[in-house]
Amino acid sequence: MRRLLRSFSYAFTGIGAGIRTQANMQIHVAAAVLVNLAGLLVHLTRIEWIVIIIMQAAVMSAELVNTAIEHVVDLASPEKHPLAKAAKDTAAGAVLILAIAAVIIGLFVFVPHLWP
Ligand SMILES: Nc1ncnc2c1ncn2[C@@H]1O[C@H](COP(=O)(O)OP(=O)(O)OP(=O)(O)O)[C@@H](O)[C@H]1O
Repeated sequence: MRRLLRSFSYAFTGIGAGIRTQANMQIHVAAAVLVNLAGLLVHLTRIEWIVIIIMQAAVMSAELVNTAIEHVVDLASPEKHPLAKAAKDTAAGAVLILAIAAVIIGLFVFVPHLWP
């Protein structure tokens, strides 16, 4: 049980560090707060909340994995290397794909509430 709590605490430390140090993560968190407030205002349905929460979690999780990859690349290759660039750019691309999908899904969910 204590080991489980300790691993939760490490995970929360990672989330906190991601929010404190990564500007993109701060943008994702701010966007999530605004979207959730808007969701309360327009009374999203249960299924709409499920979709919105999945997308928020996916984007923020991808951002944290991207940050982890950046850290590992900086550790393994502090000097410039084409593979280090490829790893960082590929990880950033994964976040971008999810962020674009989140915006499109957000439009599908919110537009009918705003202009029925
Ligand atoms: N070791 C490296 N070798 C070659 N290119 C690199 C290397 N490190 C970073 N780059 C290139 O520079 C870009 C910016 O790198 P940086 O480490 O600042 O990451 P970032 O994507 O800007 O993330 P953050 O600003 O959150 O740290 C990378 O996306 C990559 O294209």
